Amino acid sequence: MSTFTYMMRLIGYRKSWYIANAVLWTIIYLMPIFPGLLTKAFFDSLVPDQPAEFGVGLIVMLLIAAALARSVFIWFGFITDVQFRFRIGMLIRRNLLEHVLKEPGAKAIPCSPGEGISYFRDDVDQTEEAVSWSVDVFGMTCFAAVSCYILIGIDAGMTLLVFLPLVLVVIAAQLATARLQKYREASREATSKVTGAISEMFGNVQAIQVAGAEGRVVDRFRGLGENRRRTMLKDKLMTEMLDSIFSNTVNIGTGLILLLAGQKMRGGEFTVGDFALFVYYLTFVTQFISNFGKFLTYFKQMGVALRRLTFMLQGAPTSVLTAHRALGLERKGAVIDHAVSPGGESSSSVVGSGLGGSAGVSSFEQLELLEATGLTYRYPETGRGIEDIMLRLPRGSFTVVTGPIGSGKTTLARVLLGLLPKDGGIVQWNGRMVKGELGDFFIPPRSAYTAQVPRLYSDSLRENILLGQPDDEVKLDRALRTAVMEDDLAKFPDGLETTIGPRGVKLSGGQAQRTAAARMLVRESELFVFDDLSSALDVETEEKLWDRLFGERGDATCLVISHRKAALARADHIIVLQDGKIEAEGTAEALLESSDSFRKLWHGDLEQSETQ
Ligand SMILES: Nc1ncnc2c1ncn2[C@@H]1O[C@H](COP(=O)(O)OP(=O)(O)OP(=O)(O)O)[C@@H](O)[C@H]1O
Repeated sequence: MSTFTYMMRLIGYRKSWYIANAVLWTIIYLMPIFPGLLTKAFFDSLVPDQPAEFGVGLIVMLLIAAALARSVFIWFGFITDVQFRFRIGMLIRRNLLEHVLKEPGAKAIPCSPGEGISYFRDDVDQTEEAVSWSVDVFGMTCFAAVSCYILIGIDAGMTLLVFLPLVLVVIAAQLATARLQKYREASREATSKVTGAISEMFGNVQAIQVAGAEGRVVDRFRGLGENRRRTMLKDKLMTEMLDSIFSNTVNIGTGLILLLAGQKMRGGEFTVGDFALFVYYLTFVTQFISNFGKFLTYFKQMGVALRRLTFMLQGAPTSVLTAHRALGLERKGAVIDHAVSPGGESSSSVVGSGLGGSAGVSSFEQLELLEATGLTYRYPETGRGIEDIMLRLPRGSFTVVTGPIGSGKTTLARVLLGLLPKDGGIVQWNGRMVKGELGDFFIPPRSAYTAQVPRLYSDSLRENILLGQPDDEVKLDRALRTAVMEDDLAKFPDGLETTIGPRGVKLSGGQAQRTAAARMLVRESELFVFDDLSSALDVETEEKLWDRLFGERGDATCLVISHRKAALARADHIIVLQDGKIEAEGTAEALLESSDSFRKLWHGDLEQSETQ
């Protein structure tokens, strides 16, 4: 999509607001024509021997009325501008967010969260700015046309002589903005590096101290600071220089008019009023030229923003960004678009799943058998992943996926649950293929997942576990007990209401993992997927957790990634992965007989747990 089409599609989203905005701002920009003519009339009336056309009092009153009228129009103009800008900005953010939420969870954005925020904030702002400025450019062009028509009527030669050099000066200055852009980008880049380094330093104080790397870190920071100083200096210098050119252009123009008009005035061909009118319009025309240049810059930046936002779409068509969708700003009767809710319980994903359910999760089918065939995924960056994986999880079974570090265990869980987009393979729920996005299908109450690294929020423990789920004390108590959290809760000052810090830093590794497990268990799903839950638990706590899970939810189907004996010993079926492929599978006894890798994992773990 070209930048122009992008702009037109956004304008088309709220055409009436745009037209209202354009009409108002065109009137606002045209309004100075009138005080200009009044000023001319006033000065012309000062000439002796000539009867005054209007009294001074009347002219002053008309000037005040014109200023007041313009203020009122500007007030309305800002309302239409904000309303329009807000709507197009929100449309892009809404569409982008919807897209991000629909993407497989582990690949939702192709960049770091910090960069993601900058796409949502800065690139959308850039787009808003350019579309909004198109209105100003139109209004200013109208003013320039009308004023030039009037001035040419007074003295065509002088109009040309005064404005042509000005146009050239401003165009030259505008061309220099390309360089300014370069400096601006460099200074932004340098600033974000400094900010990134500060946040890294704060996040890794302990690691830096332990490694005795304070000196090196400070040196690196000093280097980044120095680079920022240099780039900022260039940026500032260039900005100030251009600003001074623009602001002094009016003075240069006035000087030119004085030089040229003096002669003509002596001859009587040019009146004081004409002179006043030239000087009056000069400010606005110069403003128009520099603002036109500004608009061109914004338009270019909008093109860059479009490219960056398209990158966020990860291959989806650009039209996704401008799809005309409701923003739901109405206070009453706002419609909730269920398609937006990616993992919400009211999501209508069954419809798209091909399972034939009519709507809603209430019509979901209890799991009898989950099968995956030929499941394949390769990370584009490393070419590693999983290949041709077969899985069979009957109701109530406990399947453990094990294997050495980097063998593809987490990848397998994520591809199965649709958190990564599979390259190949099919998944069947009760013998029928799951169509559409696996990520839309594998949500509570079908499945729940505890990731290897628990993500906790700066909120109460209760909110961290419920995460939007309706507060049900019985379910919550059961989940907390199954996740073996009773001793921890007794130690927390405010029990479930205890606020846990950003990313759960006030919790120990084991507590954070058990909180994540409670979050999963409170969702009472058919299938539970645990990714290396036991890595931060001691053997006794892990034993308790599995015992309780079996006691509470014997019918639940579990897929557990682990290399710990506590899990392996309970498994009905074990899958051993090696380099992304299934190397062996069976029961623990059978694998102890047949698989070297499994024996190593089993004994390695045994040695570890015996030393604990
Ligand atoms: N985001 C990623 N981008 C590129 N390659 C990745 C990514 N994540 C994992 N890999 C690679 O894919 C392979 C499988 O990784 P995966 O995390 O699934 O292994 P794992 O068996 O779960 O390891 P661990 O036991 O350490 O959790 C590894 O070789 C890893 O380097």
